[in-house]
Amino acid sequence: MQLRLTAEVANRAGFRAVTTTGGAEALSILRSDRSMGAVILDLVMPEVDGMAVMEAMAREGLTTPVIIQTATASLETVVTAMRQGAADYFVKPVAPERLVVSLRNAIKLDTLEAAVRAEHARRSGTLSFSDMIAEAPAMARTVSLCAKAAKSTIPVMIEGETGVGKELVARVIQGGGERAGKPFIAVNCGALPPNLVESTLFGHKKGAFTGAIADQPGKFAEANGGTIFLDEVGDLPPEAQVKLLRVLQEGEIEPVGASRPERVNVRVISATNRRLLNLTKAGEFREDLYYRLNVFPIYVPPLRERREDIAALVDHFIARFAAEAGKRITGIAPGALDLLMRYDWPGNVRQLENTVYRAVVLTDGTTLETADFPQIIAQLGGREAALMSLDAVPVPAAPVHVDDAPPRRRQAEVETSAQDRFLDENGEVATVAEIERALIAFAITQHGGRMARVARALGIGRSTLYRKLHEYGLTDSIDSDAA
Ligand SMILES: Nc1ncnc2c1ncn2[C@@H]1O[C@H](COP(=O)(O)OP(=O)(O)OP(=O)(O)O)[C@@H](O)[C@H]1O
Repeated sequence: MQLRLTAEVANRAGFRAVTTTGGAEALSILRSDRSMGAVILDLVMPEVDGMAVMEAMAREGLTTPVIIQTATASLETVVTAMRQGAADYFVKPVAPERLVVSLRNAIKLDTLEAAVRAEHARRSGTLSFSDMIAEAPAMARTVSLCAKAAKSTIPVMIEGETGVGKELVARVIQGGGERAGKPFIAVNCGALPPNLVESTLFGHKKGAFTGAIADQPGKFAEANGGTIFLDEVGDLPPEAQVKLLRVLQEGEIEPVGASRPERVNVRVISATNRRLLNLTKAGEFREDLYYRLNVFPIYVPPLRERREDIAALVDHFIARFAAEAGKRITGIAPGALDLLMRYDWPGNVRQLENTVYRAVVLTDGTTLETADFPQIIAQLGGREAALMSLDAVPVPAAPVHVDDAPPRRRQAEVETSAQDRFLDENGEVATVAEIERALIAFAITQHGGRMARVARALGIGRSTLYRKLHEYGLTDSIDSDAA
C-alpha cells in the first residue's frame, strides 16, 4: 500500500517510478540500470534489508543516491544510514511534497556528483572506459584497441573526423594504463602559429630569440612522465616534424637555443582528422615520422555510423549541463530523440554536445522536446538553418570523411593572406571587383558554404550576395546552401 502510494506521488511529480518489494531485486535493478536517478529504501525488508542493500551498493560502486524511509524515527538507525552515505531520510507516512523535494534534491546531487567526478577524472588524468559512451557495435573495435593500447606505452595514432572523440579516446588510454594520474598535455598542432611551433613543443632558452626573456619549458617537458596528445599532427611544419622524429627515436628534446638535448620520458598519442597516409604520399608529411607515430592505429568512427550511442550520449550531456545550469531536466521526449537519431551530425559528438547544451540552456520544461532543437529541425527539413544557428564552434555543412578533410586554417596564415589582400598576383594594386570576389570566396570557405551566414558576415543581403555570386562566376558554391 505504502509502496503504491510512494510510486504514485513520484509518477505524478514527473518521475518514472520502478517498484520492487525486496532488497535483492532492488540491487539487480540498480546494477543493470546505472541511470536510475535515486532509490527510496525501506530499512525493514524481508531477507536483504535496507542497510544490507546500502552496504552492497558501497561494495560494488553503485552510486545511485539513496533516500531512507523508516517506520520509527530511531536516531541510531538514521545515523547509521546517513553514515553509510544516504542522501536523505524520512519517517513513514511521508507528506507527498516532502517526498518530491527529497527526490529532486537527491537527483540533483547525483548529476552534480557525476559531473564533478568526470571533471575530476579528466583533470587528474584518470578517465576510465566507463567515461566513454561506446555501446554501438561500430565502436567495439575502437574500444578493444583502446584497452590494448592502455596496456603498453607504444605510440598511438587516432584517426577520425572532427569531433568524434579522439581526445577522449587518448585520455581514456592514458587513464587505463600505468601512466594514469600523470600529466596529460594536449596540443593542437594545427592551431600553433608556424614560428612558435618549435618553442611551444620543445621549449626555449633565455635569449634564443627576441622576446625570450627567460627559459621556458615546452609541452614535452610538461608532459614528462606522462602523455602528450598531438592533435592535428598532420599540420606540423617540416622543421617541427624533424624534431619530433628525434624525440621518438632518441627520447630527447632540443629546446630552441639550447646547447645540448634534454632527455624526456613521454608517451606520444597523436590524432588527425585527415588521412595521414595520404599526406605522406603527397609529400606533406615525413614518411619516417608517419611510421614512428602510427605504430598502433585506432580509428574512431563518425557518429552517423554509430547512431545507437546517440541516446546514451544525449542523457550523459543532459545530466552534465542540467547540473551545471541548476535545472531539473529528466530526459528527452521520444520524438525529439528520434529527430536527433535521424540527423547526420557532420560535427559529430561535439556538435551533439553543443546542441544539447543549447537546448538545456534554452528550455523551460523538464524534458527536452522537438521544439528545443530548431537547428536540427531546419537542417533535416532542408530549410535555411544558419539564421537560427548559434554554433560556438564551426561545424562542417556536410560530413567530411578523413580521406577528404582539408587542413584547418592556421591563424597566422589567415593574417598573412589578409596582409597581401590588396595586391594581385603581379604585385599590382587589385581592382575593387577583384577584392570583392576574393572576399566573397573567402567568406564562403570560412562559413562552410552556408549562404545566410556568408551574407550576414559580409553585411549584405542574401539577394545581393546571390547577384554577386552570378556576377563573379561563383555560382558553384550555391549548391551547399541547403545545409
Ligand atoms: N564516446 C563519448 N562519450 C562521452 N563523451 C564524448 C564521447 N566522444 C566525445 N565526447 C565528448 O565530445 C566532445 C568532443 O570530443 P573530443 O574533443 O575528444 O573530439 P576530437 O575528435 O578530439 O575533436 P577534434 O577533431 O576537433 O580535435 C568532448 O567534450 C568529449 O568529452
